[in-house]
Amino acid sequence: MADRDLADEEATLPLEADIPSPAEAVGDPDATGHVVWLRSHLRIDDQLALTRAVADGDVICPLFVFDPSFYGDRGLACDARLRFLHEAVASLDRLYETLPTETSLHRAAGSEPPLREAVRPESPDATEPPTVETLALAESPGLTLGYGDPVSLLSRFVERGWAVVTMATPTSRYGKRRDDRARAACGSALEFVSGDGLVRDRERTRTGWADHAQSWLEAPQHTPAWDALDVTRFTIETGVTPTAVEAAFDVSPTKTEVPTGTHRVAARRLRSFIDRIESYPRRISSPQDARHGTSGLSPYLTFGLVSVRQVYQAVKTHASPSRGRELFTDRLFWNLHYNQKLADWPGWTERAVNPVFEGINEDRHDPSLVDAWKRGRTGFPMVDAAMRCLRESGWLNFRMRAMAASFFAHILQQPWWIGADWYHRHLIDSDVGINYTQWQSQASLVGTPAQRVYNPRKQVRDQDPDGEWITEWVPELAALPSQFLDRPERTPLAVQQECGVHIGDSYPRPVVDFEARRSAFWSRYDRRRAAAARALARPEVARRASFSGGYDAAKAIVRKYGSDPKHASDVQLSLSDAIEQRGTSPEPSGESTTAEAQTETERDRSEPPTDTGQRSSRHSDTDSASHAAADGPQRDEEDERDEQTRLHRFE
Ligand SMILES: Cc1cc2nc3c(=O)[nH]c(=O)nc-3n(C[C@H](O)[C@H](O)[C@H](O)COP(=O)(O)OP(=O)(O)OC[C@H]3O[C@@H](n4cnc5c(N)ncnc54)[C@H](O)[C@@H]3O)c2cc1C
Repeated sequence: MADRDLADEEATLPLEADIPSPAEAVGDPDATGHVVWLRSHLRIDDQLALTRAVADGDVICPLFVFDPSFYGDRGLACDARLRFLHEAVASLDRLYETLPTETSLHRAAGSEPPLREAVRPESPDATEPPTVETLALAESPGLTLGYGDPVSLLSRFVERGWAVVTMATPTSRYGKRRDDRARAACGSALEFVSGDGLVRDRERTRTGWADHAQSWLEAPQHTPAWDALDVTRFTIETGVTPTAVEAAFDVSPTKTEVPTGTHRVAARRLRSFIDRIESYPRRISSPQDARHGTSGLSPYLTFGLVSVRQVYQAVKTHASPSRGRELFTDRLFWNLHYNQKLADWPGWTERAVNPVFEGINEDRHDPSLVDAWKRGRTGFPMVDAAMRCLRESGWLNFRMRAMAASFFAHILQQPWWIGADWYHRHLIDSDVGINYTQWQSQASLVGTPAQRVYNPRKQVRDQDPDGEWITEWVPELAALPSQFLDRPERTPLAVQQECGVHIGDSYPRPVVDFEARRSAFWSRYDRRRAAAARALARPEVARRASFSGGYDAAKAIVRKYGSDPKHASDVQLSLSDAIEQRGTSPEPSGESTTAEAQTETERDRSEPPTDTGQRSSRHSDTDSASHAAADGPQRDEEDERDEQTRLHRFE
């Protein structure tokens, strides 16, 4: 059937008339059938909903519904992410074709009883790079592709006698409302199964959580028993295709360097990363190195072309023990940890997790600052490169994501959710469970003892001293001698004249005074810190925060920081900040004077002065909280000198 023109299509497809009962589908009056409703987890192996459907029914119908709510002005995804999703759906459809079942059925919408067709044998090149156009569907379709309101469509299937099974995903906003509506509409015919390693079946999800996550990562994968069970796959050919959807919504990606959303590319990336995993710790921090130094698996994990567990087990099986392997598998663990937070509290996308910080910066909202940040025109080259890289390529390494988020919340002092939504729109890998929880954490909205304010000038010197990455994304600075890239506004006029880069003209001056803003942030934060710690004593707030150490971790913060503002304020300050803000040398007491903090401060002091002669400002350039508290989770977790490889229980 040709692509369906969806431009003016109000209807939800397939129509009720196109949906046979399971009995009709296979010509067996006793047949039971399951629709496998696919949202993320777009794979065949280690997919519990599919495994369950194969085990329980005589006939299964894997279904993906293109939901108009995610498109056009209503949607929150850039076209490149939509394209990635469409490629993934088409890839899954082709993958179904390779399954070793004896028969599958498909029928065109409106046609009479289903056609029985032989399924092709498993394709020998199933793991090779795609040679076909990535949105092309298999000749013998595997998925039923619907369009419209998924709840209406599922109800139609239920009315025709189908059960529906789907993998639970941590959701919020529209996704949560959709799932709630689906529950109400389908009742007991709809089952959400939890096959993603998260805990959902008890009140205190974090009790014994780390052990649970570890066991899940190491447990056998869910494998559909195609061979053992006599199950038939059924497909309705609706004429809905990714190409038709793209045409209807004018999906036309402009981003560059975006990975292709196919299972074969995911497998290739995983294999190639395993081969170079030993170099991973050295290649995480610099944005230039990270582009090819980290795994690049995040979009595949987000859409579930591969499961966290599949990646974990592949790495454990095929990579020799090394620090790289350890750091990497810890990050897979973090994926689960942050997603658990969203599963525990769907409000992460909309409200500050700690009520003490609710509404923070709303009164400071300045659209011109937001716009400068989004467009990469803040006058801070590392921030500008990050923001342009995000918009133009849809990916940033952890450090740049954290730095640009910190800059937005702490230095520009703009409402955090505007920045988080911007990331969500532009990241190809945007995972609601990670993005919004990380944003709140980076924006200091949780109330944990240690916080970090990144210094984008220091990041230039540490991560891109030659300006290779900055000038790739901010080409108007290419002619500027690299020693001025941390503070272009201090480039002597004669140098500007000579190199033809005119600060304030071809590149903006800083839109804010960094030091003044940072001090103002810490003062305000200090005033709220104890109250924020005390708020964590409230069970509902502790539950929302969802620390890996559970309620005990929240109580420990309250005990330590809830009643002594002076002590608390010491915690977030580095030595250099203390010197700068209080004009006095701090007493060597408490967490702020750990050996780590001293080492860092000395390291900073020993840096050579720049040609601009701004030696004194170096002292205040230390990333203030990177070494804040020995127990703080927000130490520089991406830094290779940091030995912390496990989640801290306060995180
Ligand atoms: C403000 C902010 C927003 C973020 N938003 C997202 C997001 O929407 N989606 C996303 O996948 N990651 C997000 N991250 C985490 C991290 O930056 C990315 O996972 C990583 O850069 C993806 O590249 P990779 O797959 O090559 O990473 P690798 O270093 O190869 O890591 C492998 C996988 O581990 C997980 N992981 C790595 N770091 C983290 C982390 N700090 N927290 C949780 N999981 C982690 C991811 O699933 C990642 O794909 C965010 C970080 C910050 C600071």
